[in-house]
Amino acid sequence: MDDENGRLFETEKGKGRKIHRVFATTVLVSIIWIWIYRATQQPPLAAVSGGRRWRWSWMGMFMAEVWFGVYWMLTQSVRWNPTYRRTFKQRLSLRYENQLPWVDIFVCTADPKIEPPMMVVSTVLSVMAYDYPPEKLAVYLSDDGGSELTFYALTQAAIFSKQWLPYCRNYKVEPRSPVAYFRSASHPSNTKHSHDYVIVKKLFEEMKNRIENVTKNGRVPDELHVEHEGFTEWDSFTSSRDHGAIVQILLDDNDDAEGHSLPKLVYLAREKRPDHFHNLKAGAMNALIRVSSKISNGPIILNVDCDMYSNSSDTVRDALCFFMDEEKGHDIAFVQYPQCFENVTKNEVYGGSMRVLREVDFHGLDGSGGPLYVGTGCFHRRDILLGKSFDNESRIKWKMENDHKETPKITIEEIKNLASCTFEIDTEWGKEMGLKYGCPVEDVITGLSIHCRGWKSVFYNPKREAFLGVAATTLDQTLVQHKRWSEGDLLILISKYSPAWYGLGKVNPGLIMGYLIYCLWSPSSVPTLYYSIVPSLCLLKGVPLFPSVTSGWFLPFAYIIVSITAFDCLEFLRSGGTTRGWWNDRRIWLYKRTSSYLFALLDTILGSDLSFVISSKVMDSEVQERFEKEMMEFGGSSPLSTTVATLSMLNLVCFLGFVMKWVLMDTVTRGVCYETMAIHVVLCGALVALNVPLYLALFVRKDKGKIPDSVTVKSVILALFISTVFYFL
Ligand SMILES: O=c1ccn([C@@H]2O[C@H](COP(=O)(O)OP(=O)(O)O[C@H]3O[C@H](CO)[C@@H](O)[C@H](O)[C@H]3O)[C@@H](O)[C@H]2O)c(=O)[nH]1
Ligand SMILES: [Mn+2]
Repeated sequence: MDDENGRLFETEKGKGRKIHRVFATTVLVSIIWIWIYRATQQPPLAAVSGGRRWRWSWMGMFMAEVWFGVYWMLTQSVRWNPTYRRTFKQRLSLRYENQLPWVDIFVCTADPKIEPPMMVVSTVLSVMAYDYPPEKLAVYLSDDGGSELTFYALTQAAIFSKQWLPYCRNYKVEPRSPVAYFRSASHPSNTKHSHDYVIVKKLFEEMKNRIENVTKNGRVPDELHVEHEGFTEWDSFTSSRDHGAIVQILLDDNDDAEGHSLPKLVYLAREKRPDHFHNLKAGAMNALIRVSSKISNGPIILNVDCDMYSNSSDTVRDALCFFMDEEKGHDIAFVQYPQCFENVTKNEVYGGSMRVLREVDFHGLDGSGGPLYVGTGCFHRRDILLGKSFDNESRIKWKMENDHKETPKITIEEIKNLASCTFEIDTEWGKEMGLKYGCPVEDVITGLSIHCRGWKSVFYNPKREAFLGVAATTLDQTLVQHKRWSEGDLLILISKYSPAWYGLGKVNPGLIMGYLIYCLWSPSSVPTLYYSIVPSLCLLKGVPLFPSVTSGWFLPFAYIIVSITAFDCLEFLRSGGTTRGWWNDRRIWLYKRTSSYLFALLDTILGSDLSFVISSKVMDSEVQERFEKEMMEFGGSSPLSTTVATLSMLNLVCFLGFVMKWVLMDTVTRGVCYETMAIHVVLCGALVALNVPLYLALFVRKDKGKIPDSVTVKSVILALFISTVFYFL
């Protein structure tokens, strides 16, 4: 099978595409049928008292359904042509083992409190230990926190790597993040291995204790400063927002305990000054690109978030199979791996695994030009990240011998200048060069601009997860993260790089539709809110907005409700989830749409400042316990969770109000009510059922993760107020 001359990677089309297309056509017919219903069957003004208001509600439903219909069509773009990739590392090795390119790896961290230094350096160690010639690897840690705690941890990791890398190499251990490895590894049975295991484990524990002690105390004691000259950099340090650039090369031409080379290891804290905006992670990445160009200048760059440790030592070689394929590699700008998380529980209360995105959307995007760049687990070609455009005449020929341009040695002071606040003034950095500024999803907008310059990207989703990170562990964190993402994606839509116009003619229409799915997340909050409020209120009032069960118009509604629900559930199960997980995912879907996306929309309209709330990667033990029990964590009160609570209360009030009325009805009225209000009952009933855990958190739970009483009071009063006003209006 493995013939030596074969391709370095293979591409396969997904199965079942035809069946899906037939199904999609039936849904499309139903959507149009519903639109016709809304357009032609408007209630006559005189039908009920307040007919005019009814008209308005009706028009609102129509607009919402047009939105949902169009949005659904966009989501078909990522289901039309799913694509799967396979690599042949053996062939890569046979053909290019001696010409493998240099690879620079960037790890970004920003805050030692919510991104513990021990976690950060474990990620660093995991990427240092790739199965790849170490003399061709260089690992850079960018510390936007400018923290000596993180620096201390890195000095310790540099020492430990001398034992850790040979251990990984000799016993082919996985994963190569020592924290993850020692958490799950069982004691080896082989005597030699067992002996080494004990030694390395002891060294690891000692390092961990040292780092965690220092972290706990919040400072590096003076007597430890003598251990590394780099600590003097902190002598002139004022605060994490006000300090000069710090560059420390911790490992350069060093050997490990067995005399093999070690990767280069560099600590970078770019200069920060209060009167210069630092452009968040994009700014950090651009500083990394420049600094690394003077130290190792690898033509391939991998970047990971500090929590995303490498879970598979093959990853670099897999990625190179795409770049180095002789026939199809020349137009691939980046290879994106999926974001996977090690801390999602079985039924993922916060929808944290985003499995449908990973198993469906991204394979679909790959079929129409390539996945989005999502900021972590992504291999880039340096030249392209810098702004190079694709044209057929200047096809990049990957002659590896010439690729690594040794840069003349320059001094550390000169390198620091590259990481200064002022370096980028009057340059194209952040605009046409490097990662783009001005957007909280610097990754997506940068990837889009690369696609617009004519390049393709590849999504590679191997069986063994390549990277594992930390997913949000409270509802608020989830909602805040999605607010940042949806706001960023909306900003892209209205930016110069909008896929809607800038992308037209430059990228595949399917890919434009794909980008639009995410760019329209935030505006989709409005129709979703409408649909989850107005029909419920009308149920309470007894005003039908849907066709009655006996009418032919009922059919498309029934078909869509049943088939889309079933399809959605099936897709989730096929992506490896559980039914319970799907149900939870639907809840989070609702919460995101009605809070995060709404607030993102409002922020965009009101033009709020660019912000990046860094996700916490630590939790206290009580929160951890509830997380493992899959209990939703509310804790604090925020506008986001108050909105969610109010909406859930509103639906409960409407539903209970309807049930009370129903109980008091005579049989004839009940019959009519059943015919005309059936869809309302299903919709409102489903919303109430979805919200059960929230009601428990409002009224029943006693633990600290419950919804605070202040939020309960607020949401109940608001819900009663809204429904009463509507009822008597
Ligand atoms: O000013 C900053 C802010 C963040 N970061 C780093 O950026 C990474 C991502 O931040 P995190 O808080 O974990 O955000 P997530 O929402 O999990 O990140 C996703 O979304 C971001 C865009 O919103 C991308 O940048 C990330 O790569 C992607 O994983 C972390 O390593 C941070 O240390 C910086 O280096 N500097
Ligand atoms: Mn993260």
